Amino acid sequence: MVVPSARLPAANKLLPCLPFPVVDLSWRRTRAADRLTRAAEDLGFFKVVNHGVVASAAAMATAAASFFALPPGDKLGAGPPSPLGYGVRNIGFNGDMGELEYLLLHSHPAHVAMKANSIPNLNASHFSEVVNEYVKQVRQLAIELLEMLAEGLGLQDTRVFSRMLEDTDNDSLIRFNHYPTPPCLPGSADDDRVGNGTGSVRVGFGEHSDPQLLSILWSNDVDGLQIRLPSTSDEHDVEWVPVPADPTALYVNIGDLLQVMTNGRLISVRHRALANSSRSRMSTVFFAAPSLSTRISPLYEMINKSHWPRRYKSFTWGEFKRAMYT
Ligand SMILES: O=C(O)CCC(=O)C(=O)O
Ligand SMILES: [Fe+2]
Repeated sequence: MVVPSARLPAANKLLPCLPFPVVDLSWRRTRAADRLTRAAEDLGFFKVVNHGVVASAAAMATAAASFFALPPGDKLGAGPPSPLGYGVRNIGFNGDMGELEYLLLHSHPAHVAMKANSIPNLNASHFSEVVNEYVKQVRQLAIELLEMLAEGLGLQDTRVFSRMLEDTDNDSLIRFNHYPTPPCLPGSADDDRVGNGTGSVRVGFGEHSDPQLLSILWSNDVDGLQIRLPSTSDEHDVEWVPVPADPTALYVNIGDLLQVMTNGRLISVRHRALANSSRSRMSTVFFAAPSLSTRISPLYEMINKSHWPRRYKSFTWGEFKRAMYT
């Protein structure tokens, strides 16, 4: 869900960088599963190191940069976003606008190839090859993380989340974001700024939570991502924490669907990205999602009549998506 950036209160507090929960995948499995589950419960967000996707992420980043470096007319070959495709400034839901351009693709290899072929002057076969390889590896990582979350939560069926991603009809997406430096994209508004006491910064991607199961984010070495601390529900007392960029790591957001399935135990973290005025930021997000017909409900084991009464109704992923886009 996106909150239009125009509505961002100017007085949001910006906290210094916190030591983020880091999960090292070379740790013993139970330790890693425990650490990431605690982080998902407390913050809905954690950093993953030693994830094994470094080379593939570097190749994907080069391919994404070559797409964004194309002349605007060529990039428009993949637009307008419907919501898939190439978009400029218009983020997609609620009329939210930001200082970014993006390419949002279904993660199925045939869709990636089809979109790549619609972009003039892109080396489409190379682009599809490296993006598809990255998606394959990051999807496998998402499966692993979903199983570790189920283990950390003590669920009996430890494949209850990951199975949804193994479904051949899974609706996972890959999104490439580019936040350029000024002069900004056509149509930039000067009032799209948030104060942090040190001057003004441009909103790249306004406050939102990701609606899927979980998201895995890679970025270049330019900061911009911020997460909102879950402790504050009062809109006047919102606390944002900047996330230092680290291209060797991956960042994981819990999404709305995992929050529902765990009956609110895992937090779908609200986050935003600011555009840096001196260097351009690039990020790539893999959104792990089930098939459109998958029914999402709080798991029986996550409901406890006296301590954790059921908080959510059930719905299909397709219904949730339709409600979001209309
Ligand atoms: O670029 C970023 O750091 C955030 C991107 C994001 O939140 C998204 O694409 O959903
Ligand atoms: Fe996001």
